[in-house]
Amino acid sequence: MRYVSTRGRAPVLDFEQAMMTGLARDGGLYLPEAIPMFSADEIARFEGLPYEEVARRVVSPFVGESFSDADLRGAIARAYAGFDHIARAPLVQLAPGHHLLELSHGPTLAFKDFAMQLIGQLFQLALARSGNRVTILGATSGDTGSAAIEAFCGLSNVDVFIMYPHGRVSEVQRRQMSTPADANVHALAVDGTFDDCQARLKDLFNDHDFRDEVGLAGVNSINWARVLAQIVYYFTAAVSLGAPRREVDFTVPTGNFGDIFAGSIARAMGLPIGRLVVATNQNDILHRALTSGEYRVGMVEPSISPSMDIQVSSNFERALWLAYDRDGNAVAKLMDELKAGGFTISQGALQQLRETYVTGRASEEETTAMIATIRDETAEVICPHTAVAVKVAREHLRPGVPMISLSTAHPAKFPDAVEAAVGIRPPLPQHMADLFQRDERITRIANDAGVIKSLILERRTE
Ligand SMILES: Cc1ncc(COP(=O)(O)O)c(C=O)c1O
Ligand SMILES: N[C@@H](CCOP(=O)(O)O)C(=O)O
Repeated sequence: MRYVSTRGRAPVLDFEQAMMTGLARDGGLYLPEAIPMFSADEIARFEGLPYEEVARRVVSPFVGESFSDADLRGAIARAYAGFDHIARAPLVQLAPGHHLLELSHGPTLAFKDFAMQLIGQLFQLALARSGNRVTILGATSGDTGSAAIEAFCGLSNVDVFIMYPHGRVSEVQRRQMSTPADANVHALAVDGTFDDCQARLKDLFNDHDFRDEVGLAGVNSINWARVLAQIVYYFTAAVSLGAPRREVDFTVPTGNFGDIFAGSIARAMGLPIGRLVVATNQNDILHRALTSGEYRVGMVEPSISPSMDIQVSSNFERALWLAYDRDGNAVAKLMDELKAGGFTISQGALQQLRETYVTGRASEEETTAMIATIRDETAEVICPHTAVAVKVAREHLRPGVPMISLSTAHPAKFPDAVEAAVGIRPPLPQHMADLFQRDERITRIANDAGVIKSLILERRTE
């Protein structure tokens, strides 16, 4: 399998190279040159299989020759062994025809663990083969960072630097990043927003001398392997509700567009997904862009679903590449215009995007109200990101077509928002019960690529 950049000017790579490279050298994002397809019979045979086996079947065609089948099986088995639910991604019924896909059974209680645990294993295999060491740089609005630290802490050939927006993640998220004692992990509180953190990350990847000097690697959904691992649960969920014999719809709480983009790839692979609903919080640039055709960046407004407080949605670039018929020059031009504040999506591309995605938004009040409604109706306590999805999903239910809303995090990660809605603070699971007693280690840092670069050079292991 060959991987090409959305901007068309970077080397074509195989899976392992694309995974270890992260951001393409032309500033674009890697995507497979062709999307492998499953027949309806092949998808039907997923029914009843363990999550790990579905993962192997879905991931294998994208991996090609990069890892042997035995290595891939082993990596997948180790990745999901620590999840606290045998189904890994269980479905819970909210109402007739509406289901929650629980993605918070991994070690850091958010959907990021599905991909991060697997790429942690694949990185270790690749680094053991090459003898290289890498410097992982991540940008997080809260969940990617903790998942990355969990997956890579303590490894002798990896240094991990995670940038998060100072004061804009929940206390649980911050403590998950700041309390691991391992010397190879560094939590950096940046004076800025998540968009600033992601922009600095891209600045440093685009500094090729620095990138090569420190062996920079990325674990955000910039990295195709992240998106790939997230495709799997669309298959397991849809099949357990009757696919491929029947269509299913999904609603995905969306910020950086990685998770919903994984859903679009599952559909391109042959999974009969009817609607893919993009659900945004008050930072609704994606909802506005797909409604009006104008992608215009505004101020990030802090919300009670902080992991989705994003205006520059990185993976939208991948969706644009597909919608512009894989025209790297057109995408590069749009990304240049984005630096000046935004761009207009062509009519043809907009039509294509609207054939793939529908959208909706939830205000702060609607999100809080939905946490309370679901508690009243079902006794389930959901996190605010999940509430955004459920609110928007309820506006898109179709008779006879199951709707699956992605439940992307455990409510205990956002106790203030949950308490404001339903008057209880969900307890942390046992393995994190003493999180608030652990010592924190945080470096406050300016929103400045030069300053961040100097810190990495100073702290990384030679
Ligand atoms: C809990 C939670 N829900 C939803 C999202 C949005 O996912 P994506 O950025 O892939 O759109 C995030 C952040 O990625 C998140 O942490
Ligand atoms: N919501 C994310 C933002 C980064 O997204 P990613 O999927 O590109 O890693 C977070 O929690 O950090």
